[in-house]
Amino acid sequence: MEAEEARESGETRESGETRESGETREPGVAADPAENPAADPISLRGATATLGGRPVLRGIDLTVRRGEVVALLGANGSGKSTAVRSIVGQVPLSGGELTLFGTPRRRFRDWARIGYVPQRTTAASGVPATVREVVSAGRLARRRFGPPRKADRAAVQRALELVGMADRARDPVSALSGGQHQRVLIARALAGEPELLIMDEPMAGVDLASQEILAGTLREQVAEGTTVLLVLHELGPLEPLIDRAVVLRDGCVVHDGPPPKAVGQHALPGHDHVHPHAAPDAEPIRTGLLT
Ligand SMILES: Nc1ncnc2c1ncn2[C@@H]1O[C@H](COP(=O)(O)OP(=O)(O)OP(=O)(O)O)[C@@H](O)[C@H]1O
Repeated sequence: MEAEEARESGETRESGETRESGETREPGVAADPAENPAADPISLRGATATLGGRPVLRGIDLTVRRGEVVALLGANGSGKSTAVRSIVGQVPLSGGELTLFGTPRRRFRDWARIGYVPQRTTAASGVPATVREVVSAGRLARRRFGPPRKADRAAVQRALELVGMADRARDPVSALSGGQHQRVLIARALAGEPELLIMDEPMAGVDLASQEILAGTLREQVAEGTTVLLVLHELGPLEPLIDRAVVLRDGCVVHDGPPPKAVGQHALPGHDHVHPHAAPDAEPIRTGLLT
């Protein structure tokens, strides 16, 4: 079904970095001239999806506005990855509506505007590649056919510097630690200068030093106006950047509002924590983030 969806939309996926064949477009030029410049980068309404015969998304509403940093939280298996994979076209929706920058998903072709860092992937596919080569791949959607231009090289260099990997540019990716690897994958997404950055558990398996670097990288991107949707298990060092949190449970949204402060501070696996922002007279929202 995924392959069918992929063929239909004419794109390839891994990092949201390719698009309809033969199409070239200068960075920053919108695909749809009728597009409303104020349109939300992501608008998901009543989204449903089924995997392996089981409903995994059960009517999700998720809006990410321009310049916002939204964390998608929830326990294992609550549907976070499926939600973002449906947004980037890897999982077909069985119902509901999705618009990207105001364009219905099926008509959306401007994938260069979106940078996607999937969960737990590896850049080392068995083909020997250097750090710079992997990061340069993130530029493909922005490039005209032919050798990289000055702007392409500059964007790759900037992305390498942002994640603190410029001094490793010539190294094979196979020689990197897990955290460095993740930084390279994020640099690959950043090299495309996306307006919307979607990252699925960017801190998973990343050492503390790399986490701090990634938080700094993200801070700079956000300061430049990039819109960000992050799937997270805990807010951790990214907490100060998060504008809003959407919490999923069993494929449904159970909270959409201020980030739950306790997550990443005292929530432990198995702890069904009570949301601290609930109104005094309201029923406490049990996010159960980690259960
Ligand atoms: N390809 C698939 N086929 C069948 N079931 C799937 C598939 N992918 C995911 N699922 C199931 O869908 C549910 C939601 O999975 P998903 O990966 O979206 O959850 P998640 O919230 O991202 O969890 P995690 O934090 O563990 O990554 C889980 O029960 C999972 O087992």
